[in-house]
Amino acid sequence: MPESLEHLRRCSVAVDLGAARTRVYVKNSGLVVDEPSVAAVNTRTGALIAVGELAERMTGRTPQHIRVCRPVSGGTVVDIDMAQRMLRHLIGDKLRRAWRRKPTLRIAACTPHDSEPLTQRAAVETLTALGARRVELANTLVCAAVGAGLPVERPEATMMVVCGASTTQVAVLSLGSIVAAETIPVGGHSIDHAVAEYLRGKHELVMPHPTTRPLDLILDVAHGSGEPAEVHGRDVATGLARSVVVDRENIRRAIGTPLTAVLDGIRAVLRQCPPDLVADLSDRGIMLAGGSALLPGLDTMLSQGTGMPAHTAERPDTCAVRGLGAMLEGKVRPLHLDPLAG
Ligand SMILES: Nc1ncnc2c1ncn2[C@@H]1O[C@H](COP(=O)(O)OP(=O)(O)OP(=O)(O)O)[C@@H](O)[C@H]1O
Repeated sequence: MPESLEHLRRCSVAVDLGAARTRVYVKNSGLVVDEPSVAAVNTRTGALIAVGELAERMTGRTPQHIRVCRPVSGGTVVDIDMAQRMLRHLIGDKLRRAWRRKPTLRIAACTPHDSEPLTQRAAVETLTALGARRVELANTLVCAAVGAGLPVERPEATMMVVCGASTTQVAVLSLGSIVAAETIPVGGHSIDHAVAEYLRGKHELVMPHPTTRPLDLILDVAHGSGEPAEVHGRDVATGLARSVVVDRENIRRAIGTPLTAVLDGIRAVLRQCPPDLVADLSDRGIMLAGGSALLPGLDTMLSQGTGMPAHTAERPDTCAVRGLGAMLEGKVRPLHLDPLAG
């Protein structure tokens, strides 16, 4: 981090292109875009007809000639052209015109830990289309740790768990760098999928599109609320609308598999860490960020599973882009590790 901070300070825009949401932070202005990474296209004309929230609301409700697509998947831009078009619309004309007047526009982007060179190239290519002369990539885990207010630059261990839509990234950081990290291919989508599979198997009920999943159903599951919950959906056999009453304890069990994978990832990272850092962590615990950290009681479940305290960052969903924004604004002071004289 210390070397790249200088480069980041020259950037004026921070972007987090996620599988679920796209976020744009403008230096000294704050978060200007926080919308779903979704675009709707008319397949007859090729025209883009909606992006963001509106396009997401169209999911599963479109006539045949309209296709709703997600140009980012698993932390990688899979459709560069569509991602560029979506971003241009999400940013809007006013900002784009302002950026065009900047001949040296530099954009910084969050990039998943251990991302492949192809993933990095796709992100750079996408952002170059916005007029960026240079794109700097910053590790999402470091950005999220800064956004969560952790003292990443000190010689003390901090554990960051970023629970996104398609992945969960876990790292132990010290002195501004990652000491050990793992990426687990499990996130909010896997939790949605586990709940949908349970309802289909047990109650023969098909849920509406996962984005309209019954979040209230998952709510309180972790807190052990014994109240059954009513869920509306479509009967698998008849196709008719139907509602069922489900036991929250069973839902908790259904989401157990993805959560166990996250716990295994945390344990694997701890095993790779030197004992002194693990000792720091037993006091300080785990910091959770990412949209899926909003799952009520996730901190309690992870704390019970690891025996360490777990805390959810303030506004965990926007933590990474705000952390990157803070680095752009020079709010993070690097610890200079220059060779000692003599
Ligand atoms: N209140 C909530 N409770 C539970 N889950 C939530 C809540 N709000 C959002 N989520 C989940 O958070 C996920 C999105 O998180 P986030 O915005 O961090 O993803 P992303 O950065 O786009 O994804 P990725 O990091 O995988 O590219 C979605 O799967 C969504 O279902």
